[in-house]
Amino acid sequence: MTRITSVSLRRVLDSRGNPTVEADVLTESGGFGRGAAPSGASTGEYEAIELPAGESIAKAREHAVPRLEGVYAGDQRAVDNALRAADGTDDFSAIGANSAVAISMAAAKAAADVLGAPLYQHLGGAFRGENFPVPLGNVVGGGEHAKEATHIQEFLAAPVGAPSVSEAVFANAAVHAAVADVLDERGVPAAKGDEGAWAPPISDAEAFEVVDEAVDRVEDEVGFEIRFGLDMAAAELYDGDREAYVYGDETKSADEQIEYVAGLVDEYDLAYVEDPLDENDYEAFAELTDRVGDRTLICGDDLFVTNVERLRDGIDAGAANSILIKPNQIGTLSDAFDAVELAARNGYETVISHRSGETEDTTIAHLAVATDAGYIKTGTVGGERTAKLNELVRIADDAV
Ligand SMILES: C=C(OP(=O)(O)O)C(=O)O
Ligand SMILES: [Mg+2]
Repeated sequence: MTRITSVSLRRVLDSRGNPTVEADVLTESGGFGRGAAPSGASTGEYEAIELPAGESIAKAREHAVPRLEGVYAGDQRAVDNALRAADGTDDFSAIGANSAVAISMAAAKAAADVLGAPLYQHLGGAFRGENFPVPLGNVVGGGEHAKEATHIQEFLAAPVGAPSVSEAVFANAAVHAAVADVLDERGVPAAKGDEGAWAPPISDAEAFEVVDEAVDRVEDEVGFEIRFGLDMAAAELYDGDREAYVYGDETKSADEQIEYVAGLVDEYDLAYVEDPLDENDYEAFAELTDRVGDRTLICGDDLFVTNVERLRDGIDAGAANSILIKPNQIGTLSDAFDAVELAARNGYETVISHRSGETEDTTIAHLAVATDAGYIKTGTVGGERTAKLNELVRIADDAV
């Protein structure tokens, strides 16, 4: 029933206005699934390769589509193995990870459609129990996502005490609004960055004050614990020639960076710190994890790129205690699941994540619920972000 009869590919817009790949998968019994690839701006050195959308589509039509016809969409590994075989490289550089991930997600949705089940259930969520991921909401940002704003890429609200996913989602939106109030009181104008976070022209030190104040105000209002966290995207700050992290006119050595981040964790009781160090420095990650990993999550994004081999190296080194999962970093849902399972078996927390360039696709909300992830990072406001947040609310309400 889930045998694939057709795969069609097209170029659609992403949230930055760039072309991205959308895939439609049809099965012989009329099942239909649609998936669209997101796209990063602060991409990791070891990510699977995204090709220009038109080129990726042409290559996938030639090499992947003929192999997929006749494969069972309900057998996700068969679909993803066919994609890998069609590509023939480790990093999807032949057909592009953008076409691969769009097809992989569309096939999963087509299979769920045949079964008449919500996607999260088809992906394994029937056993999820009452757990829902905590949404990490980007409220202030800079780095590669907004020029002339903070050096640190993302300041993320973390409503860890929220009694429900819906209250957590609304708390993050309230923190986003409170940040606007605090900035306004300080006379700071702010545009928004690629993910809808405020991108004020202030120092990182002032951004900590602003976010801390906004979180306190909303915490008082809602009556449950809200903390905050960071994505430092430190590979973007690191200058290999100078062997230093560059913050405008200031630089920090790896030891100073570890000291700086450990100090921030304690001063602001940070719940979460993503990519605090360069993507090639497992040793420094291990040292920081050793120092503060008992009281915060140290998460590897560019460090692990959703890749089981890199995660295995990190586990061996004691680097980080959580992993960011971005399906397009690795190219298929099967590969993303393998990374989640390896992480879970080794006590690493999982955080399912959007990209800075996004579409209305809601797959990551289902993936987060299906895999019982502790967290989902998918912005706070803006249609391509609220698409995922509202889907989470619907899943919790059994309304998908
Ligand atoms: C979402 C992120 O940004 P991008 O998609 O630009 O890599 C990130 O770095 O976690
Ligand atoms: Mg990141």
